[in-house]
Amino acid sequence: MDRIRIVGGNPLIGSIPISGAKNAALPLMIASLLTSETLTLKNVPHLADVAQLARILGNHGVDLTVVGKRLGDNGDHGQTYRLRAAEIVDTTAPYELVSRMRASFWVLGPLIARMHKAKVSLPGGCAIGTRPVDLHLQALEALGAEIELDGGYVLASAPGGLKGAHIAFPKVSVGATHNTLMAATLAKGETLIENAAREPEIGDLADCLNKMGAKIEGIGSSTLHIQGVDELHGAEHAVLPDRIETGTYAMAVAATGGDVVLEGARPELWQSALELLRNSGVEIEERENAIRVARNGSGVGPSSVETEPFPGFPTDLQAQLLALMSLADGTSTVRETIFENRFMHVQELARLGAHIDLKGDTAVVTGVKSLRGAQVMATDLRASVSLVIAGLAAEGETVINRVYHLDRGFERIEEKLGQCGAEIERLSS
Ligand SMILES: CC(=O)N[C@H]1[C@@H](OP(=O)(O)OP(=O)(O)OC[C@H]2O[C@@H](n3ccc(=O)[nH]c3=O)[C@H](O)[C@@H]2O)O[C@H](CO)[C@@H](O)[C@@H]1O
Ligand SMILES: C=C(OP(=O)(O)O)C(=O)O
Repeated sequence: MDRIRIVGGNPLIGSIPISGAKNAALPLMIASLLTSETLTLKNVPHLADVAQLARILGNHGVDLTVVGKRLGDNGDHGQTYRLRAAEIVDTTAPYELVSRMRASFWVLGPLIARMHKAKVSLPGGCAIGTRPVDLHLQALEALGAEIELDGGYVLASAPGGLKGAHIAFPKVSVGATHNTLMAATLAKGETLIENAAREPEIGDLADCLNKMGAKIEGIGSSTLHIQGVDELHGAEHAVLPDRIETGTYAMAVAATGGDVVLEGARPELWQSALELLRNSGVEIEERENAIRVARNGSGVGPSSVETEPFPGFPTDLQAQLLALMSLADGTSTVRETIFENRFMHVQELARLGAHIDLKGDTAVVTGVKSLRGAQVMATDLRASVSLVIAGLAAEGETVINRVYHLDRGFERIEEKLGQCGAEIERLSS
């Protein structure tokens, strides 16, 4: 199993290209199930989750060609994927494939919409809470699907096709919004989704669906109107830049000190985290198609924040913030409101000398003058990268075990940080 070795203490200086967003690329790839024509996606990141989803889609009959190069090769920006589901050959998404990642469950909506039936295993994903799928199922039932649970599978059918409905989510869910939105594009009549998630990745999917012939209004708001159409067609779309990768590297620079330009980053996608860093004394300059992040000499101020659905502070940056606040001048409080078990990184950060007390859903972080390198264990995707940030800022050597979590969501992380002066390498075993 690969490990990452870091010798901390170097400031980060240089530039880092921001990849296409994992959490946008995945639903966009799934949207290919909705049409028999070719969907071309540009700026697709090279990630383990993308490769796994390609396997899942291949099992349903999607023909996938990769025509672009990896980010950075000859200045190319990301990979270009051509996906064509001329025919759906299998409407089952098996446990072996789906259990490894959360987004794979989102094939359910498109499969019922196009094929009027589907059998999809309950999903996996980061172990950060119970992560039920009740909202997905209730919304698909409202659209007319009959749903049964059997042997860990969701069996869904809608012999006469889906019908538009009024769906008011009792809780904001990114995945349930993606699933319902895709299903509703091919339902008969009008669908109204209230309390929809407003994450930019939802907007990216909706924009792409509209290019494919869908009729979606209200993009970017919490109320989506969808007028169903008989069929969708091919389109071309570029995956939006990864706001979580952007925030992660910004926090790494804030932790180590230095000066880095995040190429391709867009400020409006992570405004809440950007403001938090600014208020903590980190210099942030918004440029056209880039964001410069710098911290020279001064310390980092503490902060108090709660994770929230977009546009609030994202849960996917909470672990990284804890790593940074471990070195702040004072005490920070960080409340996790989205996932009930997303603090696994706390005990690992403690190995490096962080002082974090967990009080229910709130982490109280007392800043220390310095961290010291240690052996640590990655427990989930964002937890892993919080250990990378802490390791970069710590004195001495940190070795992170189980880095396969990191490969699910961070493209070429050693290379991107290494070119900014970090001493970081992958130890293959
Ligand atoms: C691949 C992807 O894009 N994953 C993201 C997505 O996950 P995911 O789509 O799984 O997260 P949701 O937005 O659905 O979850 C939000 C909350 O709603 C709850 N819930 C969700 C569905 C449901 O049917 N019932 C229910 O109770 C969840 O347990 C959680 O407490 O959004 C999360 C919240 O921004 C991010 O952390 C993940 O990175
Ligand atoms: C939690 C995440 O992913 P997933 O929903 O696939 O587990 C994440 O991207 O931080």
